[in-house]
Amino acid sequence: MSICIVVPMKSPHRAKQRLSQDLSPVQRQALAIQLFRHTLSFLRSYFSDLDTLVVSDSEEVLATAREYNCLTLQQDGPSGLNPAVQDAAHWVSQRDYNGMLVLPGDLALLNVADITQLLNEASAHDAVLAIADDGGTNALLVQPADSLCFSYGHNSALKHQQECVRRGLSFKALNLPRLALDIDQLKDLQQAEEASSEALQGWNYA
Ligand SMILES: Nc1nc2c(ncn2[C@@H]2O[C@H](COP(=O)(O)OP(=O)(O)OP(=O)(O)O)[C@@H](O)[C@H]2O)c(=O)[nH]1
Ligand SMILES: O=C(O)[C@H](O)COP(=O)(O)O
Repeated sequence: MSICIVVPMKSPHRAKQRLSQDLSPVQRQALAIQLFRHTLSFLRSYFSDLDTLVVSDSEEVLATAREYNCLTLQQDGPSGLNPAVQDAAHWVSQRDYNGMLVLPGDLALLNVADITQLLNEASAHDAVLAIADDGGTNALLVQPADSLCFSYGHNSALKHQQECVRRGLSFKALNLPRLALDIDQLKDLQQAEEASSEALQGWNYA
């Protein structure tokens, strides 16, 4: 019994809409794919003892996931991050896992220490989350996987904590500066570059 890492990833054609003013469609797609590949490479390099499940509506994304020996789940129902994570929660809860750790595919400063801390906190809490700079949820560990109703979107970190309270789940919310940075806007790209993000190595959007 262990934790299954879940990476939701939408079709790259629809990704990074908030960068539409700053990047061309080709650049946005390339950025989304680069961040996604970096995420899988990181997880398979440092956390290969844990299964990683990629959930997506895109066959191209699922094929990429298989290159990294990840498990895959086709998102057949409604599109959106919440339905995708809900599908994954259902899948995980039907198998031999204690719970799941949801990581979006667009974190710029993934690092072993932060993920290890999240996993360690799970021994004392039903849920553990890492708060994003914009109030979102950049990591969410929940045990069992289907014990929360997911509320990704505006201020989701607060909503996920309120949901834990409502359901009587113990939780810990972490402010981890590196995990707080996901790439949504141009300022995030610039901040990631300043921090020498490995995820952006070779990326040139100028
Ligand atoms: N499977 C799946 N993953 C999604 C969906 N929507 C978002 N995600 C993933 O969830 C993570 C955070 O997504 P967002 O920030 O909402 O989307 P984004 O494409 O990164 O950026 P925006 O288009 O600007 O919102 C990324 O890894 C996305 O690929 C969806 O409908 N299905
Ligand atoms: O709730 C969230 O964290 C967001 O909906 C998903 O992450 P984002 O900050 O990349 O949009």
